[in-house]
Amino acid sequence: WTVYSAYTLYCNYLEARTLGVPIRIIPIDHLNKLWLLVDKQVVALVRRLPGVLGNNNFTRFNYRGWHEDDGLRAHDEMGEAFVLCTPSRNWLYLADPDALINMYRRGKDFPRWVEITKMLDVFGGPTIATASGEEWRRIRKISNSALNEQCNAIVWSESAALGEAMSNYWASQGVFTSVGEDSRTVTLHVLSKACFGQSLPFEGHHGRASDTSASASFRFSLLTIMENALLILALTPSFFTNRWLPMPAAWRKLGEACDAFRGHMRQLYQRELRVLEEKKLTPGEESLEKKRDYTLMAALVRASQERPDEKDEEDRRFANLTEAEIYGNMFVFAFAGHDTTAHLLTYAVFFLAANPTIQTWVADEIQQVLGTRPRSEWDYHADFPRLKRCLAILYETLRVKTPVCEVKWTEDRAQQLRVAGQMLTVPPQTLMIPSYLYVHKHARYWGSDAMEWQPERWIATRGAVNEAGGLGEGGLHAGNNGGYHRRARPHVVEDEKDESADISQEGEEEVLLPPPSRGNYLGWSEGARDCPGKRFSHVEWAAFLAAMFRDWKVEPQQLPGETFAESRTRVLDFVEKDTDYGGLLLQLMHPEKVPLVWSRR
Ligand code: HEM
Repeated sequence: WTVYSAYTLYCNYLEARTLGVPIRIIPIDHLNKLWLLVDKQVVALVRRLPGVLGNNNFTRFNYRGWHEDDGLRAHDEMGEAFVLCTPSRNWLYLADPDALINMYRRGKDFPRWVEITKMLDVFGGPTIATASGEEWRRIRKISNSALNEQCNAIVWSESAALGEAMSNYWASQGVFTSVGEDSRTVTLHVLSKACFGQSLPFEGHHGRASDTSASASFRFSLLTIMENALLILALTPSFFTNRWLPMPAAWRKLGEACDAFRGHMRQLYQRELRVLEEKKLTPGEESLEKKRDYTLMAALVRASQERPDEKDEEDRRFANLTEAEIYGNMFVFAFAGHDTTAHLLTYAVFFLAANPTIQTWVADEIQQVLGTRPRSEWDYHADFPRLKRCLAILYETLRVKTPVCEVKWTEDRAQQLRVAGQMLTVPPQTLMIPSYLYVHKHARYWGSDAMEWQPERWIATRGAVNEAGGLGEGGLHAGNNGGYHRRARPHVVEDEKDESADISQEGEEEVLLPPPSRGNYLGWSEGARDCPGKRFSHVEWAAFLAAMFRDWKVEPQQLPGETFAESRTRVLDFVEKDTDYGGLLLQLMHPEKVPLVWSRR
């Protein structure tokens, strides 16, 4: 194995040299399955060795998430492109926003490396996340039409209800430590409603123990599967449902959950078929279809029943999804939309706890838009578009803590790509890695406060935008050192807890600014294969924040003798130190370690 690895490493090195960019050699591929289990522990041990033995390319680059620790250093040292050469493949890291956007737009030349997402097909496939070429275009078209405004309206009301329930729960606790877990619960429940039409009541951390008896319930199966998604992806559901294999009780339960989840999907599928059948038999009548909520499942089943003869030539290619594809895609939607939003929400709660002035700033907007109206009177179409500061918080959190890392590649053909003025010929089979941290956080693009969490940078008044010559690269954008800079930026001073945000331009319409360039903001990806759930996540987020921060506020629980400024620094330090890749996404690993206080505003 060692000789073979040395040989392939040498071959990859020769190929990497043809690129003409700096190369760093590492002995083990980042995605080597065995290495994934022990990489950080081994690297931490080797780092203890003296001198160059403990400080070299291996200890710097050879573990997952190295770039979070390295920050801007690698590209500052090596320029906008460099290669990590491994025995398996060459990884080309790119930090030139123009090259990146060019790469995203040339989806055929630089497709997604689906080898890494293939494991998502555990409940059937191919799925939107794993298919390529014509097959992907067919599934994507159907998915895009399913993720429509009807779906978003449901997301809005369900998220608001769950955000309110979560706030009430935290208030009942006073001091709470369950923000990570509760955020995962609410995002999963929103997906449950939007995908399957199942409205699940919020249950906080302490209410969950009693839940386990209902092992066949939908909530149990969905929750168990999502909590153990990585195990399921690695070993597949059939491993856990195999009765002949000896395994721990918890794994057996996982098998039961997989079976129950499949059973629920089958039931829902059959129900949708019956609804469609009934509609055909009694067209025009008040059908079952009208009596129940829109769901993504129903939309996909409907698409699967489209008759090719009812469509024109162009659409015929796109029609129909098989039953297995529907199950697979439903799982992928639930998987892709769950932890992404949940981890960002957890980050945002911590950032807001450390920034009371921003809380007041966003609460002002929510109060202006929603007044004192009860939640039942909130209106998706009228209220959501006005919650721009809420979205600014999402944009900023996603800028500084980008959870999803994408991998594109050149497949079996060499491709030309201009990077920082130099035309590169990228060899076949090269993996292309966008350096999010660099394009999202470099002062060159985002100003001197690029490293700080400052949601106001995304907001400006309409007047300021007009004055600056419009929105975008030539005019005002989120990198102009703070969009809301036309008033004094809220800042925290020693022991200041709740400085009122000065909305001096109250009444003037605010706009959400674009990033400095499209290649400088890749949180939802770009090009044809960007995130189809982007609008879904916007709506969900705005409703959560509206329900959480109109009437409530969050603070760090202060330690004895600690000033507010000290507790703020402690929280922000914790956020940096506790950030890591747990499983596939960047997240706070132990949010329960820092207690927060939830109280009325
Ligand atoms: C703030 C929350 C979210 C973020 C940051 C996010 C980010 C992303 C990113 C970066 C990708 C591209 C991944 C890749 O190329 O490997 C992606 C793809 C995807 N996302 Fe999201 N996402 C979010 C929410 C959602 C939601 C709520 C849903 C579903 C309702 C969703 C469904 C999907 C799907 C199905 C794909 C695969 C698309 C394809 O391959 O054509 N996402 N997302």
